[in-house]
Amino acid sequence: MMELRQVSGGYEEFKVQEVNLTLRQGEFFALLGPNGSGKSTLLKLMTGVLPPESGEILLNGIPLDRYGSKEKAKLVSVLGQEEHVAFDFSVEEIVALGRYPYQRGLLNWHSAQDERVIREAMAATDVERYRQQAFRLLSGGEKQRVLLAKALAQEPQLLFLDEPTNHLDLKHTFSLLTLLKEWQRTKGLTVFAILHDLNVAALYADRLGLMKDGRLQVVDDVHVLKDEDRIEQTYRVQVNAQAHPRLDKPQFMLTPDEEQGPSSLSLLEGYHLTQDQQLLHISFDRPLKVMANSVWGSGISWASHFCNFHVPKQYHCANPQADIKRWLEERDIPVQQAVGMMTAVELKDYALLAREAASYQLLAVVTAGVGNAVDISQTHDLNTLSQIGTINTMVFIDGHLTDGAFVNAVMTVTEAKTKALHTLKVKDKATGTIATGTSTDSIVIAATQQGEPTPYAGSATVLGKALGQLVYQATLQAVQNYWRSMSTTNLGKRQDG
Ligand SMILES: Nc1ncnc2c1ncn2[C@@H]1O[C@H](COP(=O)(O)OP(=O)(O)OP(=O)(O)O)[C@@H](O)[C@H]1O
Repeated sequence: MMELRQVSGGYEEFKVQEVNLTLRQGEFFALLGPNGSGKSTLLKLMTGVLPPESGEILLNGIPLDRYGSKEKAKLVSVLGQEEHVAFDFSVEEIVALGRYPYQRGLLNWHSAQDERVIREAMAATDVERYRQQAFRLLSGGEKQRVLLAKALAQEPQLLFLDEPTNHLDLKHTFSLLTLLKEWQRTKGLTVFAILHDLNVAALYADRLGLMKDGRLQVVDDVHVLKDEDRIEQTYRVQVNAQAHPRLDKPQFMLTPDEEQGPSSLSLLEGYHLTQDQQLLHISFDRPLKVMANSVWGSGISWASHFCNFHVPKQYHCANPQADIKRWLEERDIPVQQAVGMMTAVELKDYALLAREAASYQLLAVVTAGVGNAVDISQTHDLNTLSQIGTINTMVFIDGHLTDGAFVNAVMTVTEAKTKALHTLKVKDKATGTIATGTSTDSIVIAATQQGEPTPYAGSATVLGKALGQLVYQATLQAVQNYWRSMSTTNLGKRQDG
């Protein structure tokens, strides 16, 4: 489509240097880079606004400077950063200007084809309702969409955009980029866009280039953005590249300098615990980072309220999330800062153990009912496993865990729980073998994220060892408390739920 060979050029004080780039037919190419790195200068060279001082630019194999302006405008259109409209044109008149390469003679006459394309461009950019209005009276975002309509009315093969989402709100940013993707797919449009938002670039571009100090540094697919060091070197800010929850695209988190982490918290002095018949509630004055498979707040989040709700054994789990949300609201616990679990175990039977190891403070809170104990290695009829009789384990760690360390902590806690069931010879009623857990166990790992990051929480580490021993002891105690309760209330024998 377009090829740049060793292209240099620009202004006396600033030049883009030795750029080599081949734009592929039908791709969405994003050009990124810090302010003043030369992105707009490169775009001006590519659109013929600035002549290159050396090197060559080919459009469909022909040097760019051999095209007449109308021929070039049938192939290429540009949506610039600032477009000044000198006359008091209506929106429709502005969009109609996009048809000028197709007009013959001096008369400003539109064919039926022109009219159709103008209407289509206005509809696609959602500006039809302003068609009679004066362009100058529109808002910045509305003007941007009208100018895009004008650029699309040119029916280009290649569309250049300089920060096209600048004035746009979230909805119109999304619809502009979706529209470009659609035209890319349905009309084979090639898009070259200067973008500032790395997240937008990662979501919409097929390939991207990073500009720095007048040089095009990297041309690669969007996964190059996962290279945090490169982004940091280019922009001189610290970034955190995270995986998009549904797409294989990186997304970026920034940490403001003055917010280098949550305020300090002494874990063992900083928690509050209340317990009544319905709720075991552990809260902190500030949030902890959490990995959990709880009913409410599952996944990775931050929370300062950790709630274990009692439900009857026959609890009908039609919509447990809605139930927990309601219970949290009834108790004025902020739902967006809460993690919520359920258990049929009496909450007074919880076990709480604390421990310090090296620089870590640890707290484990466990409730354990083993009526539904299951040996995971055996075959079961899944329908018989859905009762609430569960081991809920919450651990709180005064440490800074990487995501990998959170996964490691889940392993450690699970191994410790399983070992406790082994020690107590808790059996799977269906198979008679030693149980490895219950059918609906929940786990919450919460960390203060204070101090240096630790990448591991397995048994080869001080943290992992301490965590394992603590959860082992707490699980033993919780199961024993549960058994004691069961036998004193005469509700069942040792192995009943
Ligand atoms: N018309 C001009 N005459 C002289 N120098 C210019 C001109 N336009 C831009 N420059 C200079 O060229 C350098 C690169 O500018 P350019 O606009 O290409 O950067 P950019 O990467 O697009 O920046 P931004 O992200 O801020 O839009 C800057 O130092 C700028 O001052």
